Amino acid sequence: MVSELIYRGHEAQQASDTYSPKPVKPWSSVARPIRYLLREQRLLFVLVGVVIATLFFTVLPSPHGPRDADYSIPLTDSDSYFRETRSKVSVPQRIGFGSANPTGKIPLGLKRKGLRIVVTGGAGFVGSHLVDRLIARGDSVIVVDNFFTGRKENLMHHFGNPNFELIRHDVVEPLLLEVDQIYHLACPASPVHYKFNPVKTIISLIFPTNVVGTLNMLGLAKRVGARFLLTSTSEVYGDPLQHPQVETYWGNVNPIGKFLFLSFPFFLPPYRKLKNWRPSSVSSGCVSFDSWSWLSCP
Ligand SMILES: O=C(O)[C@H]1O[C@H](OP(=O)(O)OP(=O)(O)OC[C@H]2O[C@@H](n3ccc(=O)[nH]c3=O)[C@H](O)[C@@H]2O)[C@H](O)[C@@H](O)[C@@H]1O
Repeated sequence: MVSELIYRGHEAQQASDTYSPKPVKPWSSVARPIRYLLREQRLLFVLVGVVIATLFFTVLPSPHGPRDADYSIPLTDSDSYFRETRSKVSVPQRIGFGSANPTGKIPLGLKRKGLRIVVTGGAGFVGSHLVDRLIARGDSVIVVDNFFTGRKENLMHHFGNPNFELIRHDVVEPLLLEVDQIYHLACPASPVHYKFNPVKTIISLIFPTNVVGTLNMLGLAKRVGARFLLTSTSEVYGDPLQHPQVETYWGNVNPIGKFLFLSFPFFLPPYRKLKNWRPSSVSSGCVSFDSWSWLSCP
């Protein structure tokens, strides 16, 4: 009895050692999910779902609307003062995800992607209000300012905000930053400074900051493919006939007296190259243009 048991045990051992491949079931792994999908019109329901989702995300307008509509953020007291003052800043009309989203439409349910923006002269009067507005819109702002006339107090309420950075830097020196848009406002602008030393002011106004600084910022825009906004001064309107000035106000300018100012841009070699120059928005004495206009120059 014992020997028989031992023998049986050996027999079982031998049987398990022999390799027996599993029987192949052709197409069973593919056919089963397909059968599942076709049963009870499940495929039809999936397709209908895909169509509804596509319509939902493409046809319906975004609740944020086009990016231009972002400027409908409720105005604060300081903003309304900003509006009343002749603003040097014009807002580019087409701000999307660069050229990838020219219509500016954002699918419903998706949060608007914040832009990375440099504001030169952002510690000044106009610049600091612009920074407030951009931060409120959800963008990340880097202020570049040498504090020639600007004040840290204008920006202190943003300190500690992860979307805000402040760099003490003179735009006369080149700077490399990865950004989507550049608002160039850095300029010695105060009449107090003009009167202190008019000759030095005109020289410093035209050459280091306005020429070298602007060229540096244009170079940055070209390098990183950013859009560029160049600001001018409300002085181009001449002595005001009304205050505050509305957008339809055309100014009070003697073109002969302004010859130097108006002809100044044409003395700049890079500007002469801008044959395809297309102002995308001209408002309040400001001109903005797309960096691709610059890039498309021969
Ligand atoms: O023309 C106008 O309508 C406005 O001009 C100026 O406003 P703004 O252009 O903002 O002038 P600042 O407040 O002096 O701002 C210029 C900024 O550029 C900076 N800056 C200046 C020169 C420079 O080389 N680099 C540089 O970063 C200054 O530090 C300052 O923060 C006047 O201050 C406003 O009262 C006036 O309404």
